[in-house]
Amino acid sequence: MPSDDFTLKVSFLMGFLVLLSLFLSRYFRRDPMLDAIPTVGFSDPILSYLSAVQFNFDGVRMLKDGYEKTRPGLFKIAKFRRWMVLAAGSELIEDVRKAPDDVLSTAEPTIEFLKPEYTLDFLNMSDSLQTDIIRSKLTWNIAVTFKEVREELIMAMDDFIPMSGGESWVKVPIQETLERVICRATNRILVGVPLCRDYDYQTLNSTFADNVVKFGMIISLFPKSLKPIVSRMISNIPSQIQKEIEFIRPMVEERFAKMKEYGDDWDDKPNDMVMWLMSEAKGAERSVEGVARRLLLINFASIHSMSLTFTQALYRLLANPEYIEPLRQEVDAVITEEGWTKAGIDKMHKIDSFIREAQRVDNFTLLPFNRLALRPFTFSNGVTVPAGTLVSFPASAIHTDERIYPNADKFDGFRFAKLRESERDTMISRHQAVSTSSEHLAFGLGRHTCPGRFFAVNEVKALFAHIVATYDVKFEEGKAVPRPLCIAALRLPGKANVLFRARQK
Ligand code: HEM
Repeated sequence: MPSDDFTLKVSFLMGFLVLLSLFLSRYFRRDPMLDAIPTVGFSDPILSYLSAVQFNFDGVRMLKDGYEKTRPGLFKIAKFRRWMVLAAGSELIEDVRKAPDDVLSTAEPTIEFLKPEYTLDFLNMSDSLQTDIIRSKLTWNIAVTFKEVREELIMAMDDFIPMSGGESWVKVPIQETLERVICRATNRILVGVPLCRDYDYQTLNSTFADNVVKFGMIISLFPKSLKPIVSRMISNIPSQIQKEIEFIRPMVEERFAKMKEYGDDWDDKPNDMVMWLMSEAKGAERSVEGVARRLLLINFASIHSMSLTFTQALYRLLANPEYIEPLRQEVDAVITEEGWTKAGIDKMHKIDSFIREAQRVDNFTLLPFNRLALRPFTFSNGVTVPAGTLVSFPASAIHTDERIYPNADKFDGFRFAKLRESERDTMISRHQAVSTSSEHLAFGLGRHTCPGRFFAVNEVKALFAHIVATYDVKFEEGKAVPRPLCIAALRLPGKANVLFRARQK
């Protein structure tokens, strides 16, 4: 057993090495091209670390400050390892949107942040199989699979929030509960019944993302030579992957056997993500292990993003209960006409607007778009940023720009529905929740815009409509929207209990 004294010394030494490597990497990477771009915080290589620290708790203000002072130009903010340059005008955003992946890489910032080579060592980041399937099969099948998603949403709500009947209220820790409900309904289309209902399977898939982020962040603090050792010491990702493999093995092996016997089609062939992955994967990826890993990644991308988005929208509803009645009227009218179908959900313009507005003001990340310059990149205003620079957009500041959104600080749940109506832009609209533009960036922008957004918006709207139509909801007596937890670019909704009871007619 090492003594406490020895452990302390090693910790200090490691901390010192981390700081030294951070400092040296910034010092030697100084670049006159970057010096010409205005800075929020300190520009000096040493003092800029203070600004990097400040960004961790003051990001909203720093982004707003830079945006207001430099729009429609560029500004920069120090991060620990490198500079982040932010494009604050639509023309510069357009330059970034059009840049090819080998100049501004979308994978590299994720690699740098999550260190997947130490946590997800199986992952070939340039292989986009799951993204292609999300964009194609998952999206094309939204209408066909709607009945199953809705059935699972209702069953999950009934299981996790059992009503005691009459006028009594049930107290629900809302974030954890919504995460379960969304994990279960989403996995109905990923792995089907019964696995989506397995409590341990849900736990595995919703904690996987937390662990990858947590371990990735810790590992990224250490010098390269120490990363593999630290990863082996702390990460439980390999055992989580192994559990996922065990969960899906019987199902996948049975399906492989059927494929061998019947070819591409057979009676009752499942129409879900596991089947699509099994059909499309090639070589070693066409295996239980390959499918399991892809499933974890899809859960990683979807469960938290949907449940955070949903929680924020629900908090806005509880804080503004005057919206409940008009939303109910919309849901009741649409359901009478269309029934609970994807076509019906598409017609719920007020719910759509409400979710989009909640994303505008509360989005769970201030920076939904991140790229790393692999080569020098020149904007149309002639400014060049060197390789190694992070490039992003100050989305939270753009989303609260008075010139784009009048009364930008006010939550206006029907803002986008009114715009849609006034522009007679009713069915497929640039104001609908799935639309992205340089003015609404919750799903990113360009060729890597979230491919799961059609699926996500459909499910989030279906759950929102179900809650509005089925329950009365409110905060506990004397409680209001909890303060969000802001760390660096994350703005996570705070925890709260929400009271539910059956809707009183
Ligand atoms: C409300 C829920 C969601 C939000 C707010 C969201 C947001 C985002 C954002 C901001 C990006 C980065 C886009 C960019 O860099 O330009 C992204 C990428 C991605 N999202 Fe989503 N997402 C959501 C739901 C989902 C779901 C349900 C899935 C899967 C079924 C999914 C799969 C992905 C994938 C695979 C990428 C990477 C795309 C690529 O690199 O080409 N997302 N998402």
